[in-house]
Amino acid sequence: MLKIGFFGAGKMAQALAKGFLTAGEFPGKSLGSLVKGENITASCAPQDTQCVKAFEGFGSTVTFDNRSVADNADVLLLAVKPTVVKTVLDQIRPNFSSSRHLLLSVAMGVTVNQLEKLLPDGSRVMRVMPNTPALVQCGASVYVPGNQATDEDEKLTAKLLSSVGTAERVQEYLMDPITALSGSGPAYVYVIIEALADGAVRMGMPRDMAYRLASQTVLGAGTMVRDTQEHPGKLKDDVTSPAGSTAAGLCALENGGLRYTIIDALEKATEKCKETSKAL
Ligand SMILES: NC(=O)C1=CN([C@@H]2O[C@H](COP(=O)(O)OP(=O)(O)OC[C@H]3O[C@@H](n4cnc5c(N)ncnc54)[C@H](OP(=O)(O)O)[C@@H]3O)[C@@H](O)[C@H]2O)C=CC1
Ligand SMILES: O=C(O)[C@@H]1CCC=N1
Repeated sequence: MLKIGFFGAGKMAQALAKGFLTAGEFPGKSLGSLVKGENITASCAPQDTQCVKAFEGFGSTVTFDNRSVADNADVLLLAVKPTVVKTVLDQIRPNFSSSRHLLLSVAMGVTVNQLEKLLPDGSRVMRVMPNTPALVQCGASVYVPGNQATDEDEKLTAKLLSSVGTAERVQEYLMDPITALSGSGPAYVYVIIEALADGAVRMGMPRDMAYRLASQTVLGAGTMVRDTQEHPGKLKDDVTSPAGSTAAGLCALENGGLRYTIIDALEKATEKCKETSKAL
């Protein structure tokens, strides 16, 4: 049985913890009895009642002391904001054991070298970029093994992340654009879903139907790209009948600069990751 500790009990920590705990309900995702709520310890500020309630709801222990998270767990998930990483690692450094602990950091922009420098020599770390759909086993995660991480560490990381979606090992130079694409991407897609629904409501559709159809359409289109392996342009052409409604809609999207806007969003988000790394 794995003992998992979360430093930070916010949105990403909750998505991963709940995803691990419910993985068994999804075909092919089960971690067996590897992760149980009572074997998770999470830290956050005492006044953060939403985070406390969420982890207590999993049957987990919530503490306001990061050192006790380290003492109670073998796999440590660093899920605080990048600016808080140094504070947390300075606190737990005396309690960190390179033989016992594996640290998985999900912090945006914090590099493997930066993590390793803040921990004792020989520490085993993985830099991970997950996303919040891990909550419903539809996450897209990547990881970069640290210099001391073993094959066993990589297997365990891949197993945990695969239980909540896809997981692939990547080279670290890709981490910033990955953060901009799959880390932040759910937010962009939620805005698109909201806008699709707003448009349909404007045309007279009830709001609940609009969200139902918009979300299923995004899910369907994503599944088509993933499962048919067709070029998205070909799939777009298949929807676009001559002189039809889709062509009229696409013309309005191009006029509004949708492609440029999305490309620019990826550039801005990537730059923010790079700035964050430099500032640490
Ligand atoms: N949200 C997302 O979709 C993704 C986030 N990430 C990464 O995950 C990390 C967390 O982001 P997110 O979950 O969105 O942020 P949240 O603000 O939701 O969570 C941060 C958590 O850290 C806690 N915290 C703050 N200071 C400390 C401390 N000194 N010791 C222990 N816990 C502390 C906060 O508690 P309190 O609120 O009480 O201050 C809060 O529970 C970031 O580094 C981000 O880059 C990565 C991929 C996707
Ligand atoms: O917004 C952020 O900084 C984090 C990283 C990726 C998603 N959320």
